[in-house]
Amino acid sequence: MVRETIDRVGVVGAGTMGSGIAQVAAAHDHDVVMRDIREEFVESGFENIDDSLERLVSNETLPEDEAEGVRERIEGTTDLEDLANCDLVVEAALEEMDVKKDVFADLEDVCDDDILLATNTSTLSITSIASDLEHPERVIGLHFMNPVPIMEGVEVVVGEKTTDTATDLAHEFAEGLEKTTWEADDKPGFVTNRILMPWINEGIRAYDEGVATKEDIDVGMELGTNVPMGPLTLADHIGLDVCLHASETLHEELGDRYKPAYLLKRKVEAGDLGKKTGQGFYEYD
Ligand SMILES: NC(=O)c1ccc[n+]([C@@H]2O[C@H](COP(=O)([O-])OP(=O)(O)OC[C@H]3O[C@@H](n4cnc5c(N)ncnc54)[C@H](O)[C@@H]3O)[C@@H](O)[C@H]2O)c1
Repeated sequence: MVRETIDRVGVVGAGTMGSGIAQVAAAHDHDVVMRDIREEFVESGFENIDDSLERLVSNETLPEDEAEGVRERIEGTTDLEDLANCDLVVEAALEEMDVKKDVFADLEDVCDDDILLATNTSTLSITSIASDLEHPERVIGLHFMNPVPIMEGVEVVVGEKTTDTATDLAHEFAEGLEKTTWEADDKPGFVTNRILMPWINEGIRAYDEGVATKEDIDVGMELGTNVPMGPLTLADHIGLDVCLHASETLHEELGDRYKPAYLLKRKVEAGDLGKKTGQGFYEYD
């Protein structure tokens, strides 16, 4: 059985995704505990939240007093024990199996046995993450999209041992955050990254092989298939290192049709990681 009333939400990791999840949960009246391993990472999570709230206030999406309320509902910590009285915890730490396994082992130690434990993993197996736990039946994937406050979708990923009650609760929680959910089995890349990563890699290969200029590849896909961004622009937004890491995981699990594009590897080796470094396939200010 999983506890159905979710008031207090724990978030593990105060990075891009963790801070976004904390913000959205607090914006929907949850008390939130956001935990990272070092104080400066917690601070940087709060900076992300402040920037995002400021943008929402300045474009009149959110009244100022509500933004203050959101901020007040989020408590930052480096202390694992502070997650003890949460009714649900979402893990958004690094995309490394060992890190996630350690985090879930810690959560099993400090949290109550009947709360839902979710991971925001992009590509790793929910079943593997939960495999050493006493209660793998309450572990689920809640795959939020970046940026969390803006993107409407959440992918619910069901592990081998995840119960129907846990799955229903995960949908209900995400829908309570005004997100729209869909469900995927615990197969590599789930729905989104399984389809997105080969699309991005093919865009990069098409550019590398001289099919068209990068601008024409992007505009061709935007206007030709009605997507908001072409593959090269989207890869720059996601981060080329993140795309490479996801592609490598899928390649390992699913074989050669997921082989990362040569130019993607070269760009990452050169440190051109996309928007976040100012240089990817395009240049950014
Ligand atoms: N960035 C994206 O576009 C995106 C989209 C969907 C899902 N994801 C997934 O979300 C997760 C987080 O990604 P991110 O982009 O926010 O990463 P990030 O690097 O921005 O943040 C990760 C944070 O986790 C912290 N951390 C590491 N170990 C920890 C531990 N044991 N306890 C608490 N905190 C710990 C790090 O200090 C860091 O602040 C990953 O699994 C990633 O695959 C990312």
